[in-house]
Amino acid sequence: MPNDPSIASIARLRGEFSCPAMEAGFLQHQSAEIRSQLRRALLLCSLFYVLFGINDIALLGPERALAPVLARVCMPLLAVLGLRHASRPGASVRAPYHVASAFTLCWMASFLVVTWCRPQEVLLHGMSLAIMVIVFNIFIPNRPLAAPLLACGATLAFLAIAFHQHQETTRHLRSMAVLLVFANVFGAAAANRFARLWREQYRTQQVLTSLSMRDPLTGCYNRRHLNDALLDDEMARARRDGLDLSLILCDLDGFKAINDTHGHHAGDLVLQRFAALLQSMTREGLDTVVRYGGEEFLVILPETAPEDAAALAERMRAACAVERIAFGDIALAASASFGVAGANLAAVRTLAPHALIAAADELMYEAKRAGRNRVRARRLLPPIGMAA
Ligand SMILES: Nc1nc2c(ncn2[C@@H]2O[C@H](COP(=O)(O)OP(=O)(O)OP(=O)(O)O)[C@@H](O)[C@H]2O)c(=O)[nH]1
Repeated sequence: MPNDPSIASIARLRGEFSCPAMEAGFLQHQSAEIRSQLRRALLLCSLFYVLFGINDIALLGPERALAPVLARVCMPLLAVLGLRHASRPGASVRAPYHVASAFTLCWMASFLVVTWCRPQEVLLHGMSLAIMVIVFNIFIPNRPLAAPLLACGATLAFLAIAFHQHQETTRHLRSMAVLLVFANVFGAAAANRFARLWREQYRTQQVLTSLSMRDPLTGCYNRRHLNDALLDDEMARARRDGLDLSLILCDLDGFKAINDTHGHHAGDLVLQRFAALLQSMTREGLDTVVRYGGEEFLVILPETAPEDAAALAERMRAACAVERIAFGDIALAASASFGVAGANLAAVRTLAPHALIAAADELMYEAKRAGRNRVRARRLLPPIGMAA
C-alpha cells in the first residue's frame, strides 16, 4: 500500500484503484462485507428464481416444465456451493468475485433455457432480464467491469434467441431491445459510481488512519501509534518466533542551537532530512522509524541482533555527520547520538517494551555524556539463573 493513501487514484472506467497494492488492501479490508453481500444476494436471487418455477409448471404442464424447473433448481445449489468456496479458509480475497461471475453466468444460461422453452412470453422475459441486468450490476458484488460485461453478454444472447424465435412483432422486439440497452447502460453507470464511491470512502478512511499514526513534519510514525500497538506487536512476534529484536534511539546533538541560530524553519529542515536519512537506511516494510520526541527518533529493527543494529547505528551516525543541508546560502551540519539495545526475546521472555526503550534511552544519554556524535550499544541478557 502506498505511504500516502491520499494520492491513490481510482481508474475512471475500471472503477478500481490504479495501484494494485491499494486495491488488494481495499479488498482485504472489505472482504467480510463483500462475502456477506454475496451471501445475501445469491440466496435471495436463487430463491426468487426458483419460485418462478410455479409459472413454468402452470404454463407448460409438469412434463414440459421439467427442463426449465431443473434449470431453476440448480441455482440455489450453485449458490450454496459458491458461497462455501468463497468462505473456505485461505480463500483469496477475489474468490467472492469469481463466485459472483460463475453464478451470474450459470443464472443466465438457466434463464436462456427457460426463455427457449417458453417463447410465447418473450416480452415478459425481456422485462425480467432488464431487472436481472440491474441485479447483476448493483446487487451481486462483483468487479466493477466484470458485472457490466456479463450483463451485456447475457443481453446479446437473449436478443439472439428472441429474434431467432420471432414470436412477437419486430416493433415489439425492437422496443424490448431498447429497454434492455437502457437497463445495461443505467446498471453499468450505477455500478461504476458505486464502486468509485466505495473506494473513495475507503481512501478517506485510510488518509485519516495515516494522519492519526504519522508525524506531519517528517512522515515517520508518531508516538501514539508506537504506544497503541507497534512495539508490543513486534515484541510479541519476536517472542513467539524466538527472534532477536533491537531498538535504536537517536537524538540530534545541539539541536536547540540550530533553532536559535538559524530559526525554526532551518530546524524543521534538519529534522526532515535526518528522518529521511533514517528511513532510507532501514528496510522498507520491516523496520519502523518513529518520531519519539522533538528531535528524538526510535528505530525498531525486528529480526536484528543488537550487534548488527549497532553497526547500522554507526553507519547512520557517520552519514548524518557528513551530510550538509542547504538552507538559503548556508550549509547546515548536524550530528546525532545513538543508543542501541536489543535482545533475543525467547531468552529474555519477561522483557517489557518500556524496559527495552529505557535501556536504549540510557545508552543514548551515555553517548551524549561521552561527548555526543557516537554510538553506545548493549545486548540485554536474561537475569542470572534464568538463562535459557
Ligand atoms: N524546529 C523544530 N524544533 C523543535 C521541534 N521539536 C522540538 N524542537 C526543539 O528541539 C530543541 C531540543 O533542545 P534540547 O532538548 O536542549 O536538545 P539539544 O539542543 O539537541 O541538546 P542535546 O540533545 O543535549 O545535544 C528545543 O529547542 C525544541 O524547541 C520541531 O518540530 N521543530
